[in-house]
Amino acid sequence: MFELLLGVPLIVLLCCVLLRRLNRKYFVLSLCKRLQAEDGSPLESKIAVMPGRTRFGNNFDLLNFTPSTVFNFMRDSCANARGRNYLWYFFGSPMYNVIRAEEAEEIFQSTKLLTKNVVYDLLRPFLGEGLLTSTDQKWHARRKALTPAFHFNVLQSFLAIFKEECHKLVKVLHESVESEALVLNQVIPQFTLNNICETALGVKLDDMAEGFQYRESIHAIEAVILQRICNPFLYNSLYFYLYGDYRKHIDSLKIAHDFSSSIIERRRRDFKRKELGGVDDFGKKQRYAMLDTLLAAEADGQIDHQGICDEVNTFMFEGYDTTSTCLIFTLLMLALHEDVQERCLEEVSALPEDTDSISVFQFNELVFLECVIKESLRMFPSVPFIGRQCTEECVVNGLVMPRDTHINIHIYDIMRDPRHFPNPNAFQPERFLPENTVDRHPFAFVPFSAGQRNCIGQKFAILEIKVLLAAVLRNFKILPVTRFEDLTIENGIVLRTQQKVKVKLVQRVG
Ligand code: HEM
Repeated sequence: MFELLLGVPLIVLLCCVLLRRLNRKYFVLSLCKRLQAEDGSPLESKIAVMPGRTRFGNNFDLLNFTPSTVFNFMRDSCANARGRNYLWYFFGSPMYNVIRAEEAEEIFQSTKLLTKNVVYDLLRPFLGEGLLTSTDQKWHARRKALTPAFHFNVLQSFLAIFKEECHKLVKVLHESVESEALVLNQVIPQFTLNNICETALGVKLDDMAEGFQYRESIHAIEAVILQRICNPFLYNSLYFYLYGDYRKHIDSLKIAHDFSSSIIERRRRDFKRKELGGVDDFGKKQRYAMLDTLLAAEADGQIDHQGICDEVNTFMFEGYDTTSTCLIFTLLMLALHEDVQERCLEEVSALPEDTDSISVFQFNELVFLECVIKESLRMFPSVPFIGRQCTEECVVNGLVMPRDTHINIHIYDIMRDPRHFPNPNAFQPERFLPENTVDRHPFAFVPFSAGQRNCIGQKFAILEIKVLLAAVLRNFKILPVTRFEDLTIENGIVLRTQQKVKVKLVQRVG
């Protein structure tokens, strides 16, 4: 009896001591290894370690969130970190959050940190192992094969497509002049989806019976991915199967995948018959599409049918919402800043009258318009954060990161850092005039990411955006309807607003 009375407290004491020791290296209640400073100093002297809401690290901080609360949570974390990068212990892994350009640089430049983190797993059912989600050899080979699809000459051929879609949209906008307000979210996404569909797949979505269903399926896929982003329990496939919109997701994926797969099959038949450059089903001359680069790679044995599907779906996904988000925010900013709008109008008025004759070079020369687009991307980056993962223990920013540590680079916060962009919440396109960028940190402005895994479509996107903005500015004066204070920003797959963005267009005369 005496032994028992003495033994039990001793064992408890021993367990407590062991647990304390273990807890120094491992965050026991969050089931993960801790980060350590490489030089042995306390971690808190290097970065901010965010206390969780419970004793289980930050595991339960993000439960039942909505897209807007996810956005606010990230901004609050950034504010609480007081200008330092910060750490969460989150569902079995440390999650290192970078909000400073200086440390982001090392990650962007690293040739080892190329693997994407857990958030991208949610995209895999849609995108498979496409350029955005793949890693290692597969990514290297695909990136190399696809780079020519974004060559300057190819962009030149896409310009005609952008202009055609632009004419169509401007017609619709003329009809809106009579109305009280134009809802940008109702017209801009259709423009960018049509553009990416024709440039990537070589088909005109508006001419296709399945076009509407495809568009709807893309929206439905996004909605489910968003649902999962907002509840980390739904990252787990079984939990998602049991409690998420699993069935709906599978149905929408099937529609989107069948659509792209059938177009690929059709184009492959033409490709094999060497009929590219001939006429399509509607009797029109076939133009180059990015898909052709993939079919040529298939003929060389570099990629299979599934690989082509994954890449095409990735282009559709990456090239659609990102660009429309940027266009919507830029048009809103132009409406809210009349002086900026007038300066842009002055610049685009110097372009030739005949829109069809404007070249890529001439669009490139719209320097101030580009400053406006950049400033809009700085304040409202379509992709507010990106993720990486350590596939083995590594040292990053002087921190020893255990295997599977997640890294989030918060592009949004980096580009609102007052050290690099004084008065960061003010819309000031002049910041991007060449003379004002000389001393800026090279990684302070990164809306397209940077380093090896930067956006392959950035020139494509800027050209597409410029073509539409120039046409809108030449035809209409844009007046504000939505005030900035009316908007709630959300962290969806891309940055967006909870409310629809409205402007009023007034036809320009002369
Ligand atoms: C304003 C428009 C756009 C923005 C802000 C944007 C931003 C980005 C960012 C931040 C990344 C890095 C993602 C990451 O590391 O997780 C990325 C990657 C990518 N983007 Fe874009 N993007 C835009 C338009 C486009 C367009 C139009 C296309 C295709 C036509 C495209 C295709 C891609 C692809 C394929 C990747 C993956 C590249 C790789 O990992 O090698 N993007 N984009």
